[in-house]
Amino acid sequence: MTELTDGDSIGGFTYREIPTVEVDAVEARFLPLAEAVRRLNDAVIRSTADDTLLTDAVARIDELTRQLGEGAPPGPVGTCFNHEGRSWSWGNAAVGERNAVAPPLYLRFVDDTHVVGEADLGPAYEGPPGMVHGGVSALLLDHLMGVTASHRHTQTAFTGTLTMRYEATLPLGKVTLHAELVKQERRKIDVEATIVATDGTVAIRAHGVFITPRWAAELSEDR
Ligand SMILES: CC(C)(COP(=O)(O)OP(=O)(O)OC[C@H]1O[C@@H](n2cnc3c(N)ncnc32)[C@H](O)[C@@H]1OP(=O)(O)O)[C@@H](O)C(=O)NCCC(=O)NCCSC(=O)Cc1ccccc1
Repeated sequence: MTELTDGDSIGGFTYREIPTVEVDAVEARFLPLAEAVRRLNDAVIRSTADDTLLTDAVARIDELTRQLGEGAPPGPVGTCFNHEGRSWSWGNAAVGERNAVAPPLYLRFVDDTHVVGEADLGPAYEGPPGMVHGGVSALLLDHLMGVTASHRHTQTAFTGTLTMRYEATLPLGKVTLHAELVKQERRKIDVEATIVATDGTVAIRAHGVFITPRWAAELSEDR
């Protein structure tokens, strides 16, 4: 395998010579800010503030945004990984630790083929009144299933085909997701998943075919 140096890219994933302990420390510094922005978003949706407060809020938030953005490089932050196998994608739409728009989804590996997800979905994820937006459910499932297909991040797998069956509306609030890798044939990985409401109702069943791209398979053969 070719020796990697800081900044090298493999299929768009960037190798960084940063020890895990430092990555964890940076992440921990920004987590409270992302959580504060989530709370802010929730308040913006529900607020009954008057015009004076709204004008003041816009000015103060714009000023903070200017300060936080000072010196920040433009564009997406991508996915990075280090020599210890730690990877991080802080802007990821489904689980980016610094992305307040991402639903608060927490994943747990039950074993090599089974992953469970938990999320508490508030007003920012609403579709039909009081219910989770179908696209948000698809986002959560796609991510959980992708992680499941990736075998604890040991193989690269991209969504090829995703099929959703919405069997019941899903109330906002706590939801649980289950995903299981059910079949693997060469570069094709089949994953099945569900989203379950707090009362135990299975609201959505999904089937996904995840593919290890040719370039990624060729890279692992080289190792
Ligand atoms: C990678 C691939 C899907 C396939 O390319 P190649 O390597 O050139 O594949 P090749 O043509 O050599 O076929 C090999 C085998 O596969 C089969 N097959 C092929 N295509 C499909 C299909 N669509 N659906 C079903 N099957 C398909 C094909 O028939 C053949 O089967 P065979 O061996 O004859 O039985 C490529 O089209 C692509 O990059 N698409 C965009 C993917 C993308 O952006 N996804 C969203 C981002 S990921 C994300 O967000 C989630 C996530 C979160 C966390 C963690 C992980 C994931």
